[in-house]
Amino acid sequence: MASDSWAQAVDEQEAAAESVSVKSAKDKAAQSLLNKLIRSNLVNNTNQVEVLQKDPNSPLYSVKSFEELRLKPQLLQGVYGMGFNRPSKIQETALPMMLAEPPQNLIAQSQSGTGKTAAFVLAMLSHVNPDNKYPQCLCLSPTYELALQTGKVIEQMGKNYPEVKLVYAIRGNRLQRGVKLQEQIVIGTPGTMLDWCSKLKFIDPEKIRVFVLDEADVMIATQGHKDQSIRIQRMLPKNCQMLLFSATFEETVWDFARRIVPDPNIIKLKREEETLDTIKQYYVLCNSKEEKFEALCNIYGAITIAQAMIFCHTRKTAGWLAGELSKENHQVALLSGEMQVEQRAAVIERFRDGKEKVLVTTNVCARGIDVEQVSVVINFDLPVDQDGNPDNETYLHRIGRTGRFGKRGLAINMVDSRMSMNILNRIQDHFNKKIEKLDTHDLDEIEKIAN
Ligand SMILES: Nc1ncnc2c1ncn2[C@@H]1O[C@H](COP(=O)(O)OP(=O)(O)OP(=O)(O)O)[C@@H](O)[C@H]1O
Repeated sequence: MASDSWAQAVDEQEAAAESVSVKSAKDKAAQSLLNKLIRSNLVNNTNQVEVLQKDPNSPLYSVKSFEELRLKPQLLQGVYGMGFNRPSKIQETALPMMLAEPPQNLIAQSQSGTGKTAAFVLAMLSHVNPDNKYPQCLCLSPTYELALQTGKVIEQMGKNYPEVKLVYAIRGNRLQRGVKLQEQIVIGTPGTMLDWCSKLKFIDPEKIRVFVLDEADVMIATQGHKDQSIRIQRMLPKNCQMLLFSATFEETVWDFARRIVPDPNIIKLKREEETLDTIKQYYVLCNSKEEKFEALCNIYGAITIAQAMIFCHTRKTAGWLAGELSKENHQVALLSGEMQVEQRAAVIERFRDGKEKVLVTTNVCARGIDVEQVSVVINFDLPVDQDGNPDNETYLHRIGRTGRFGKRGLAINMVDSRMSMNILNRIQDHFNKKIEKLDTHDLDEIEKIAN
């Protein structure tokens, strides 16, 4: 690369016209941040953890309590202080591996919210020696905001361990030339981290004992990040522990993971399948968006809906519908594409807390967001892909429920043309589940669906 600063080069790249891939990388990073901002609980998962050990002869060791890990008392206090009573599914196997002596390398994949961040933060805090006043752990995140978010977890978990210090290698954090960092943990984005390790020499990479690469799937979607991460990894000593985490594991992520983590142990936790088994599905025939709105009002008039999510195809429809519902005195929240990630998180959080009863959104905005307590989902527009074909995956994600104890739910689809009837039929065929017709002029009939 011609530029002498990677961080600057990445900034310039990002500032350049947004290509499709830059946009998709940003979407991924935003979605990941949104999930972190609004999540207050662990995502439950009853699937088995799949483990592939570097040395298949060594006994597989898993823990059911944090005590078994023989953590420093300050850290155990930190863990309990965060309200964690016992290790999550992935933590049960990942933590003993990460804390083993000699250190073991690990590649771990599980869906967002299953406890990966907490796991590697605990590993970093356990491995540093606070008496040594130099960086010993490096942690790479795909974006500035995600780095800050992970930093917060380090600060929280290390609250009772103030001798361990943390510094952020992110754009805007400019240090004087010639400075040698005293903090034991450095968290940042690849461009700045690479500058700090090589050109600016704030960090001596030879002394690093733990290297964490978080959100590998988001990382490789951002141009430049992959090469920068590999260059950093190459500067580290052979005996440095390498840890890599990812929510998904497609071939490209896997190729990258193997370049970053030699001789890895591998842990995978399958995502809990979503099913339509406990969902009652209906469709309503209409001729226009006004009629769809009228049908919606009829439904609201007939049954008590604690909280509902309504999906529209475009921002414009979503805005219009939210306005109409407000006029009818509904407490409506609108999630819209032009909102900043933090604003979106605030809207979802309010809705989750029950401050609003209806959330109107476009699919792009709500992708990957789980609001567990919603029992009624309304597809004001059916989900279609770019070519106008039914988007079955999105349909399932909008209305599906995970886990064996999934609560019963209700899904109502608005159909307003021959085309959308065709889409509905194809969705029905795909899942092999009947979607019943509902006459919204018949109050008795609507009342029945609530039972
Ligand atoms: N053992 C535990 N017990 C209870 N809560 C936990 C435990 N571990 C983590 N959590 C909480 O669960 C939520 C998700 O954890 P965490 O952020 O570590 O997951 P993650 O897999 O890293 O997700 P993401 O990829 O979105 O960052 C957080 O609110 C965290 O505080």
